[in-house]
Amino acid sequence: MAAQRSPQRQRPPLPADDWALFLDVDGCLLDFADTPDGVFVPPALPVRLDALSRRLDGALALVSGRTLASLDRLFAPLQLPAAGLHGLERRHVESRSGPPTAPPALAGIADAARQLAAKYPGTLVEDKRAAIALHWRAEPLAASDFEAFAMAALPQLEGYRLQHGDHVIELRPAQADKGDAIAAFLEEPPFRGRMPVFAGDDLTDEHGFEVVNARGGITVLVGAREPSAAGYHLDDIAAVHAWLGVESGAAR
Ligand SMILES: O=P(O)(O)OC[C@H]1O[C@H](O[C@H]2O[C@H](CO)[C@@H](O)[C@H](O)[C@H]2O)[C@H](O)[C@@H](O)[C@@H]1O
Repeated sequence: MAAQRSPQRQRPPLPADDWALFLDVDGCLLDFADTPDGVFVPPALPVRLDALSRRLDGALALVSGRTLASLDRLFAPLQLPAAGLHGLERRHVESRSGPPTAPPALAGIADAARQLAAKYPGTLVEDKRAAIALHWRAEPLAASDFEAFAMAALPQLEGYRLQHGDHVIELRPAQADKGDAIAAFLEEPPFRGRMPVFAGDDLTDEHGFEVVNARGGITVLVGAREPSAAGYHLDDIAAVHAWLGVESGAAR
């Protein structure tokens, strides 16, 4: 069933040449699947992102909770500027930063999480090196146990925080978020001086919305999650693709 559109938010304007465009991935560009590797990338999507990036003189970046390596596998051979791990690692046009090293305690916590996940067929622990994500999309009954596990583990990981998401809870370093990554991109060419625009669906995207709103940019909530700081709204991923012109795959 299509998500309800908020009466307060309009559809965003169509992409313009002076935009610095930041796009979330899961739940925004890609439909959810039961596992992180199970997602389908429509062939027209990377083609269109590449064309849009050229139109924006390279000012298009993916901003995701996934690792950069995971993004590169999904969108190969396209490699856009990108922020991974909710802003902890970043690849700019010419340079790369992060991610932080995992603390020794994380390996044992990941093992214990996998043992817990084994009790719930279909669930899994995603190892993102500096972060782990406990996924329960295929078995929602695991949610409370996974959340309790993550909360109990958190004090063992200095400088870490919980990241709640869509059928997932993550243990990740607290030192950066998507807003920090977008702010850093906006300090550098080709993003600097352009109108910032960010589209995303999940709680982690709210950090990006705040930074873009503070700079007078355009923020787009995908789906029906509330509350949100986003100023515009698109119902679902199909609407995102139509907004970006993915359907035809043609460059404008
Ligand atoms: O910031 P995003 O690009 O939206 O990444 C957020 C998380 O996305 C992935 O998990 C989500 O998508 C999976 C595949 O559809 C789905 O199985 C899971 O339930 C979702 O939470 C990714 O696996 C995480 O590492 C990202 O943090």
